[in-house]
Amino acid sequence: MNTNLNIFGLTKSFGSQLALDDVHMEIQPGRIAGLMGPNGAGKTTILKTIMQIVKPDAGNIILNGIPLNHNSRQEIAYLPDHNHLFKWMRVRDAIAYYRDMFVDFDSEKSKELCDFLKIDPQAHVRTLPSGMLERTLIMLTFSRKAKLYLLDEPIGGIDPLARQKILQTILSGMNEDNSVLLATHLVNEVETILDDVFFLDKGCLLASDSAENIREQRGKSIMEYYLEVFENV
Ligand SMILES: Nc1ncnc2c1ncn2[C@@H]1O[C@H](COP(=O)(O)OP(=O)(O)OP(=O)(O)O)[C@@H](O)[C@H]1O
Repeated sequence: MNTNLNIFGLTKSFGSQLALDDVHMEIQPGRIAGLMGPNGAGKTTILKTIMQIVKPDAGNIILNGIPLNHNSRQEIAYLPDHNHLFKWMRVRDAIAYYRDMFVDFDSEKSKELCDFLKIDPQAHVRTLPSGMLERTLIMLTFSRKAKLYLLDEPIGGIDPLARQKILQTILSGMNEDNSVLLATHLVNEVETILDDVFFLDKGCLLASDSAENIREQRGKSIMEYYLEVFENV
């Protein structure tokens, strides 16, 4: 079977701090994978390495069968864990900025998502409450027809309604060719949408499995399996 993303032996240190230690991962098309672990586990470093923001010390990343190169970013929609939009922007300016930046940006989709997520394009980015800002960032991300979506804590610190809307947006953006890697430590909140999980701690991959296996073979919820794995660390 084709894979969207293959990661082999990814290793990264920041000075004496080992952030990633020989991490191997594989994500198939059409799947939503959760990258989970406590603060400092290395989740953001993996996403930044895939985005080529961080240069690994060792390892390879293959996207749709091709090693990462300077064109790869055009196939990846990245939602960082902080607001990267300029404060002076209105939402409509952010939409225009994304349309100019990314050839895969679909303006019709952005309109649909603004309606679905109840986003006002006239609103000023600097005045958006956190739930509305997160909705706006997810709207921009999923208005792109990317092959891979990298989401860093897309539901951190927001209300249940916004969270639900964001999870629905992620699900509705899926097709048989793309995949999602979602980094979070909010295991309970995302478990219903996940197809696969990767558990990371102190830069090491502790366990990985499909949600189906965890439920049917192990007889556990993802949260129960997470607690079992991390209790033994
Ligand atoms: N630019 C950097 N300089 C120095 N150390 C860094 C840098 N980026 C990450 N680290 C360190 O690498 C380790 C992994 O950090 P990372 O941000 O990837 O973890 P995380 O799982 O995303 O954590 P969180 O859930 O808190 O965002 C941590 O020990 C962190 O302090």
